[in-house]
Amino acid sequence: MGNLNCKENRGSKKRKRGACADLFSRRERMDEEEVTPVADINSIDQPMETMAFPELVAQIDRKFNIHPVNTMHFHVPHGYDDTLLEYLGGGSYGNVVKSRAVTRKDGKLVIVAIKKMHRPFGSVNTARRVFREIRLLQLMRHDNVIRALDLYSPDKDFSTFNDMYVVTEYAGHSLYEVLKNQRENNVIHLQLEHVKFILYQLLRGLKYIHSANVMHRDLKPSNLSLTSSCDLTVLDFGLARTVEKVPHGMSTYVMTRWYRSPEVIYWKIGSYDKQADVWSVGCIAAEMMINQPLFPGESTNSQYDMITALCGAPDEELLQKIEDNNSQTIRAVIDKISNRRPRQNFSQYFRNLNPELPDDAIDFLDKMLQLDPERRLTVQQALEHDYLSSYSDPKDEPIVAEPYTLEDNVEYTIQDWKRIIWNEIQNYTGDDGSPPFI
Ligand SMILES: Nc1ncnc2c1ncn2[C@@H]1O[C@H](COP(=O)(O)OP(=O)(O)OP(=O)(O)O)[C@@H](O)[C@H]1O
Repeated sequence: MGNLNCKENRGSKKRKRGACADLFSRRERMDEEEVTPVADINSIDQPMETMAFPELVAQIDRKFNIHPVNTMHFHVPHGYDDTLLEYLGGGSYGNVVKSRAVTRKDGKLVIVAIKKMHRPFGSVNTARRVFREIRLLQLMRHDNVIRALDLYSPDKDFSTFNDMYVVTEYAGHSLYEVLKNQRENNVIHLQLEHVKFILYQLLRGLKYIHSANVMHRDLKPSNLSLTSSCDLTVLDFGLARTVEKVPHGMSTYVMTRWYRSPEVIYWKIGSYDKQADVWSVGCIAAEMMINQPLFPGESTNSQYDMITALCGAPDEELLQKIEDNNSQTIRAVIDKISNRRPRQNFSQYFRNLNPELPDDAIDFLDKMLQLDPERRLTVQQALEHDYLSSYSDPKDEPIVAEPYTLEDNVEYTIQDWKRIIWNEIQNYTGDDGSPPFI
């Protein structure tokens, strides 16, 4: 691994950069890190203590520049540098551009991702999802978890309220892009040491998320971002409780099914929801280790077929739990379609695909990819596994002081949610890391 020392990086957003610097090409790194002085914040190179921002205004009094981006209009608040907007992508719930701003406390230049929510009040489910996202983005405070830097609407009163934006720190390239680039160009950006460091950070972030009583439920490579120094941020957390519709024409790759646990897709088992996230981490781990998706099912049936081909059919103990939590009929169906397949030898299977994999990595996969959520490693056990021992440090794996209660399962109407979200935006004042409201 040469002088690669991912451990140097662990644990702080002020981590040393460049320890894993060969993760992306020089051109890509420049894209992420090199910033030219900002046009409309013209004293950017002065220490910020000497810069006097105008007094901060209330949300309602903020002003915006409007920019055409693709076929949309993006409102960028005054106080941001909007000279170089770059479209990052769009999903089912929003479109995101990259921009720049300075923090109000120390004038540090930050690269930000501005997300314009797509039809935030199109349905009760979407409005609830938006509420969850903006609440969680304000609550979460962890190096490996994305957080809100700003929240705004250009609409001036509730009666015209329709558009809203969420700003987060730009967190780098998505793991999806990195893996796609590896496969398409036949290059390896992620060495096994990078993979280990990525998994450690993912589990470290997940430990925090789970401690807040939040389940991510949509962990997949496109929801994980990596900087060139290999710092990982979990994006889009806690959003997958609603049923997701995948728009027509979207690539099957981004469909979440590939990372979904068997108990989420096929059977429910008690209150082991958090374990579904562990399954997703297992799938992501395997994908990085073998440089191809582990269970790329094109339908629910083929997904199950792939899972049981590797992990075997549920044994008697699991079948009994399935029956207890569901019904005898479900048990019979599961038993029939699982075809009593044996679990494969993980060493043989994975070494065939990557002969370099060490024993502890394979044992890690074996324990993460257990069909029975109660026999799967918990996040804490995963962090303690030998495979991650070079990074694990329980004193530096923080959890929340108190679990969150979101009160998001109340039966509100769209109009109710709209009012709640409007108030949430009007009451949002930002913090030291936010750009100034001017
Ligand atoms: N803070 C960020 N830093 C870097 N990239 C980001 C950030 N936030 C979003 N992106 C990127 O912007 C694109 C679209 O964002 P996002 O996935 O949040 O939209 P979405 O509608 O919620 O997507 P999905 O349909 O997967 O839920 C993605 O490529 C994502 O990686």
